[in-house]
Amino acid sequence: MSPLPCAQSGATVPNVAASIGRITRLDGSSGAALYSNASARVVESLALAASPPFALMQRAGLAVARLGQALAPHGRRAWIAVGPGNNGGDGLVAAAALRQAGWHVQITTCGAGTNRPPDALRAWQLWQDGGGGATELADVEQAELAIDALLGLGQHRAPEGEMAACVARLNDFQRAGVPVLAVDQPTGLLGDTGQPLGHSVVVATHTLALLTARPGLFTGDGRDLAGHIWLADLACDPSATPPSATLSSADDARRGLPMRQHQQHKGSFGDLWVLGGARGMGGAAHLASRAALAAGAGRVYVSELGADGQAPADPCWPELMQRDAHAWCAPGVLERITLVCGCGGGEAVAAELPAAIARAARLVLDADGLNAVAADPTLMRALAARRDQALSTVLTPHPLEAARLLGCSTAEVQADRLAAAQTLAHKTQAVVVLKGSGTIVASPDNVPAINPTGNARLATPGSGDVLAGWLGGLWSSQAAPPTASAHQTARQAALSAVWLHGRAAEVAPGDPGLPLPAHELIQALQRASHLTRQSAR
Ligand SMILES: NC(=O)C1=CN([C@@H]2O[C@H](COP(=O)(O)OP(=O)(O)OC[C@H]3O[C@@H](n4cnc5c(N)ncnc54)[C@H](OP(=O)(O)O)[C@@H]3O)[C@@H](O)[C@H]2O)[C@@H](O)CC1
Ligand SMILES: Nc1ncnc2c1ncn2[C@@H]1O[C@H](COP(=O)(O)OP(=O)(O)O)[C@@H](O)[C@H]1O
Ligand SMILES: [K+]
Repeated sequence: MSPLPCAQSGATVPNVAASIGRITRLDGSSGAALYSNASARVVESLALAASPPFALMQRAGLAVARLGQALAPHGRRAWIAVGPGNNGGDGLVAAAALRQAGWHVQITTCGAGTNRPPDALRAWQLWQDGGGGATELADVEQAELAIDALLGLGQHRAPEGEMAACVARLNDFQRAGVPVLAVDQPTGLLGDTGQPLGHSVVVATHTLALLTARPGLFTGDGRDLAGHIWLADLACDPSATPPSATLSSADDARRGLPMRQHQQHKGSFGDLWVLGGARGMGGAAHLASRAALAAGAGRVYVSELGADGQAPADPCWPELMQRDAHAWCAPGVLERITLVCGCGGGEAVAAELPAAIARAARLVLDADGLNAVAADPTLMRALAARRDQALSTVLTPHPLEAARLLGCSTAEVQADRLAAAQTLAHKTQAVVVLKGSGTIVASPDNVPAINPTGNARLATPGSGDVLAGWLGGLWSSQAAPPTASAHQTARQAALSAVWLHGRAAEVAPGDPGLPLPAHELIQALQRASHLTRQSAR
């Protein structure tokens, strides 16, 4: 592509960008490599060294302008908040390009003084050379597009003073329904963790990540603050630098969905046992076992800890088989089944855990099962030892359960979800599914994955039980792999289950503003699974 003229006078950005590269929406289907601030800096320095001077900033600014125009196709007025560093430089190049495209562009600068870095200074000079000036915040007019080019990779303290005032103005635009496009990342959001730096943080409707995307856009508060996330690769390939995390994809979901061959029978898909359902919490075991059957487990048995003797049959799901509370640990059973343990297990589950942990070939440990392990160092040691005995484990904690297992507070887990999940995976030698917005799937041998699907319709009782059961069902129906890859099969089932669980909430009928009742989630999971298989064709 030829370089765009950068201002009304006709001054042009030097001819350094043969192409601005690709802009893609990271919408949950495609997956992506994610880079922490530190590794993004490595990518940036390699890209800078391989590019002509100013080329990257030119591409970045043009990409911002291009996406901005697409977001406000009938717009003619833009306001850009420009910070002191290279993020501001990107905003200045975008400002120039929009002006050239016929837009009325106002910019407000803050924090610059005379110390702009060289590329940003060059962008500022080009903007000025084209007749551009700066507008005081009080004089900012209505606009159809607002751009946050205040801070990007270089932010390490919360915005204050005039910067905070610009953040507040951007958020006024957002509340008024104007698209707010954050350059690289929303100002005030920590890219590594998805946590706000302080009280002043941009709520963007769209974020255009540049060169690489940060994990914090997808987990914690990231999804609420970053809006729809796009990536401009600036015609660079970051793959020489190892990513810090990956974004899981529809392909990950499909890999965990086995095909059914004509000659297979129910015995081909493994037996699965759900152990949970203490008195008053039988529903959790029912939801998990229904989900396991729906996901494809061959035969599903349920032992309810709260049932005196044998649990009553599930009238809506007569396919499920009830067994008394100890049948699951009969000799030879645990060694071949997938055990989903803990859903509504209450305190009673603790007594069952030594056998479950010592012998279950495939163990999904959820809810009260996790709490019991957290309370007993002996169980914790036994859990961590499973891997050396070729027994595979998936843990599915929500943040409070993870905090108990790590011996810290929920706030500490949420402050760095990626780190918490990885620490727990190493401590337990298990695949860890740290639930919540941007669920993390961590394991000792792999770069952690962040799940991009799902929404707050899942914030309702029982949706975690459905996830545990569905995960177990997928895992059960996978053929037993050679020992060396057993752990990877567990991870694959976890990635797939988590992705589909989120997608189910997106495709389920009903009011998106209302919770999705957990029993309806099972049907939505089947639909999500079907759509995901179909989308590969
Ligand atoms: N180089 C290139 O060609 C390319 C660069 N790219 C772009 O560069 C961005 C990274 O640029 P950057 O390193 O300059 O960091 P950035 O976030 O703009 O600002 C740092 C400045 O802000 C200041 N500051 C920090 N916090 C503050 C606060 N709360 N309130 C006030 N000031 C605060 C801080 O000052 P300090 O605290 O250090 O004194 C420093 O002066 C990246 O995100 C991407 O957009 C890409 O397009 C690729 C091409
Ligand atoms: N706001 C949200 N966005 C995305 N997923 C969510 C959200 N809230 C909850 N979830 C998902 O819903 C499930 C809730 O699990 P959990 O807290 O264990 O519930 P329960 O124990 O009631 O079944 C998890 O998979 C979690 O990731
Ligand atoms: K920004």
